[in-house]
Amino acid sequence: MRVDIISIFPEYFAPLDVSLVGKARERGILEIRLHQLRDWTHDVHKTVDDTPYGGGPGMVMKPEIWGEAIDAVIAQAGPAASPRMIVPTPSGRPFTQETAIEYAEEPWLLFTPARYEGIDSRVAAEYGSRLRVDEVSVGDYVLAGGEAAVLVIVEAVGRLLPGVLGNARSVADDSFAPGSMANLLEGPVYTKPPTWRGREVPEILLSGHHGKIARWRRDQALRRTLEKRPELVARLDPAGLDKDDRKI
Ligand SMILES: Nc1cc(-c2ccc3ccn(Cc4ccc(CN5CCCC5)cc4)c3c2)n[nH]1
Repeated sequence: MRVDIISIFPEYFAPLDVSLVGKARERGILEIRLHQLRDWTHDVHKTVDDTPYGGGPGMVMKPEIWGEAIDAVIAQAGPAASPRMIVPTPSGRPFTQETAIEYAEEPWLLFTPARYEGIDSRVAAEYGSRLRVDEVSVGDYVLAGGEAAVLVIVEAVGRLLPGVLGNARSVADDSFAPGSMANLLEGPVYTKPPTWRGREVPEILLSGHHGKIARWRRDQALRRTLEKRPELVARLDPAGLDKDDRKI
């Protein structure tokens, strides 16, 4: 997978050299190219923003600069003819595990994280006629810019790419993964020592009885989901809950 990121803060993406995503890049599973948006400005001050038409607080990012930057990146087309363009914004479609799974199938993603109050809306319109353009939100809160959202999306997508997670870890067991764990939060996890500060590990987990352990984990996940995200329980498929446990 090829990922291009255009930003006025390319240094924001140093964390993508680390850990999981960093290793995937070293192994050629993921190729990330960073671009400094100001490289496409033409004035001495490298201006990328201007006052909003119609008034209002803050500044808006100019369409011309973004247009030249995006055109330049798209022109570097490799095996994939054109990228899927992802625009982080508070007013976007919610980014979920389902979105991450969808993006993990794409050969080429182009991220356009903005700053200020966002990008002139004509940019998404201009490219929406040529590319798949997704405006996505990573949560119902307002960040100062799109860079942190891109870090979140690249990590959520990168870990799904074949070969990135060790075989020991299946993404099928993730919270929100399709199938019987869909819409369930993770249950509690434990490791050695068996007693820590007088606290024991639940006996069932030491029993070696895999059927009972799976049932216990499902019950714990249900309990936690009811407690923390009751609205998700409404979406559960009761049949799915028994899929890998025997019938009740
Ligand atoms: N999930 C999520 C994503 C973001 C996000 C993503 C990109 C940018 C670029 C700039 N900002 C700051 C920012 C501040 C205020 C407004 C709201 N204004 C009201 C009137 C015009 C706009 C919008 C945007 C971002 C925020 N935040 N949260």
